[in-house]
Amino acid sequence: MGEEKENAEEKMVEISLKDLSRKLEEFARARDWEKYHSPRNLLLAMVGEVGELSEIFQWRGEVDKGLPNWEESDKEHLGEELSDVLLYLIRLSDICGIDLGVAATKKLVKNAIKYPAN
Ligand SMILES: Nc1ccn([C@H]2C[C@H](O)[C@@H](COP(=O)(O)OP(=O)(O)OP(=O)(O)O)O2)c(=O)n1
Repeated sequence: MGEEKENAEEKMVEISLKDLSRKLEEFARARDWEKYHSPRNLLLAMVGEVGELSEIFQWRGEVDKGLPNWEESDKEHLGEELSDVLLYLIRLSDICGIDLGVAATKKLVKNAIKYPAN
């Protein structure tokens, strides 16, 4: 029973790049913000968010995997900034007519050929 609940919760947070892309499109349309979502504007917005993401790590020195000594509020902030970068990246790809899921999958194949495991 406990395991079933855990699986259900995992399913709830499973969301595809396409789902996110659709949600971003709706978000922009509902606010009449499509006119602002040009490739260049989205790229600059994404780079700005990468800057905000970097600020979280700035001056902390090396950070252990899993961020064991971080405050929950800092982890939450990190999740938000990672999300902003991801959301702008997805929106940028969509506006450029690139299917990011397909492109990234193809790139993984290319990487594996370029860097064989043995
Ligand atoms: N024209 C816009 C403005 C915002 N967003 C969405 C995408 C990002 O996920 C988020 C960015 O919002 P903010 O510009 O308010 O940035 P922050 O959330 O980082 O706020 P702050 O810069 O105050 O920390 O909102 C968007 O799609 N299109």
